[in-house]
Amino acid sequence: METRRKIAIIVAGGSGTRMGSAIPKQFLDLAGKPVLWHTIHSFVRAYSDMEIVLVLPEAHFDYVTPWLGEFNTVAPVTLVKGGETRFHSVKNGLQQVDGPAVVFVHDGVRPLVSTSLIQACYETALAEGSAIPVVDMKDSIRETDGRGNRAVDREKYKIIQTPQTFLSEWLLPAFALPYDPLFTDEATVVERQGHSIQLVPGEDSNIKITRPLDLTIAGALLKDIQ
Ligand SMILES: Nc1ccn([C@@H]2O[C@H](COP(=O)(O)OP(=O)(O)OP(=O)(O)O)[C@@H](O)[C@H]2O)c(=O)n1
Ligand SMILES: C[C@](O)(CO)[C@H](O)COP(=O)(O)O
Repeated sequence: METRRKIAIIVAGGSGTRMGSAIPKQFLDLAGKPVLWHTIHSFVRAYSDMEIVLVLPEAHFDYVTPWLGEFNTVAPVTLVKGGETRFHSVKNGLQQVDGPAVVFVHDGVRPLVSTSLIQACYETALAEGSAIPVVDMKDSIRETDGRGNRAVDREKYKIIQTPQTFLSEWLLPAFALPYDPLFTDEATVVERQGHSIQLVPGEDSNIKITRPLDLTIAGALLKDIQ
């Protein structure tokens, strides 16, 4: 069976405006460690040959110095500075990717991703070119515009998660496309390049810490998992 280099680009270059905390949310405490520590740990434990590219705001490189060394002993970690948007941060991270690899792009603020989901994404991307985790919608949804709103069939929609995982020969050329504000995730960029997107079952616990309540929920979920 074919195996490939595994490179996780963990994007943590944002400022966390919706969280409203004094420091960006990726550095906040979650069960005694920074949120970002948990995220990196999830990838390092999934495969012994994982390589990490960590994208951070340049002004916050010092925030990881006290603890990043512990990962360097088990996986090579390369620090890269973030960009203006998530798209630009991923693009900066991709400069570290050369040669054939399976590349995971993961939000630094999704610390609860499981080993089994990372491995399922790797296997599917290796076979199909891409793997995007999704979960079902639990609430009813409505489409709105300037004129009003209308019910839509939620069975037609999925909630998109990370790690968004690709063969490097799909992902690298796609990120040469000019930036479009619709590029809120990597699947959108790769699809624009003409590739098909393979969905895999995600996890309800793989939450993105966006607002203060999410940090409380992540703390409770972490206790449950451990
Ligand atoms: N220029 C950016 C913007 C976002 N991200 C990262 O992309 C992930 C998902 O983005 P989001 O939750 O929106 O984080 P922020 O941009 O920090 O939050 P906000 O939109 O509330 O400011 C986060 O890990 C964030 O650090 C990034 O690497 N570079
Ligand atoms: C990539 C993502 O997490 C998939 O749900 C999401 O699109 C990130 O959006 P954000 O506005 O940058 O948090």
